[in-house]
Amino acid sequence: MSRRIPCSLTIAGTDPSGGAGIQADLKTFQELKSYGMSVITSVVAQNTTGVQDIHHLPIGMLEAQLDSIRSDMPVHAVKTGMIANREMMKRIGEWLKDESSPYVMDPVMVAQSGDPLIQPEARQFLRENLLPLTAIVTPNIPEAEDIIGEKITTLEDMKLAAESIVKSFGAGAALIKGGHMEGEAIDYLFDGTTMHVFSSDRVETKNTHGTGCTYSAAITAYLSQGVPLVDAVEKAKNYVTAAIRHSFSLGKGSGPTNHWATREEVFHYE
Ligand SMILES: Nc1ncnc2c1ncn2[C@@H]1O[C@H](COP(=O)(O)OP(=O)(O)O)[C@@H](O)[C@H]1O
Ligand SMILES: Cc1ncc(COP(=O)(O)OP(=O)(O)O)c(N)n1
Repeated sequence: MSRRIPCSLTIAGTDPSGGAGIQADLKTFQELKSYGMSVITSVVAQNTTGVQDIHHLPIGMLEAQLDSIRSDMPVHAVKTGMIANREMMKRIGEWLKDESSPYVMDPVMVAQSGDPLIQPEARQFLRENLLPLTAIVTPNIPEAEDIIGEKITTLEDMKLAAESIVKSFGAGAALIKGGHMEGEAIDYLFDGTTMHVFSSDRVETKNTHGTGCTYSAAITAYLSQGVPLVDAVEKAKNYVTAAIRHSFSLGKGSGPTNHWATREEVFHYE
């Protein structure tokens, strides 16, 4: 009996060093057996040490890529990462309104190095126009603080933020990631009715470049296969935790996650 080929689309910026952005998303889709497709918003010259330069693609080129997908390819789940400005957000929002597959938003704002990846004035547009289209949004602590306009310092604050992003900002579900807290790596998911918690031991490593991209891409891949949302997050948490535990010491800065880590034969390198 033939099965549907699960297809995932990422709309995001690039990382030539392969740790974050489109490259991390496609590696995750491939590893989790979802057919990967990509629409590029910005070409980012970056590596494990930070961002060196950014070139935003012209709006016409963004639209052409979106049309290329819509006119020809099936999409069973879609994620967005870096969307640098309001104009791009507007076009992507219009495209998403006609999309029936679940939408996963990683509300990327700054790289781990501290380099900004979206224009400050675009943040409000993202909150007001894209958040209500999501099946799930996956902010880290600074991103969640930016969305709700309040500081998050405790686990209780994380839960309140998750609820607020769903109830007051209209997201389908909100996953607040605890990578920027101390102690266990605890994430809270509010799905509109129930608060779920996902936790793992904290891995002592500086090699966490691209963890947020990897996590949201894994959720997207599982959703493309029809896995229910809460199960998709649980499986994605296991994937990103293994990818951090076996992350690569590559480059001079924060090395990338390891997408082979959940294979039965785990790859260990110096
Ligand atoms: N050192 C770590 N050990 C284990 N899990 C981590 C570590 N750092 C981050 N995580 C987990 O990785 C995922 C990404 O979280 P986070 O780092 O907060 O996002 P982002 O990369 O967007 O800043 C979350 O599940 C978080 O709990
Ligand atoms: C093009 C691009 N998109 C997103 C990010 C941020 O990725 P993230 O997974 O949050 O990882 P860190 O940058 O925090 O390590 C990026 N750097 N580039």
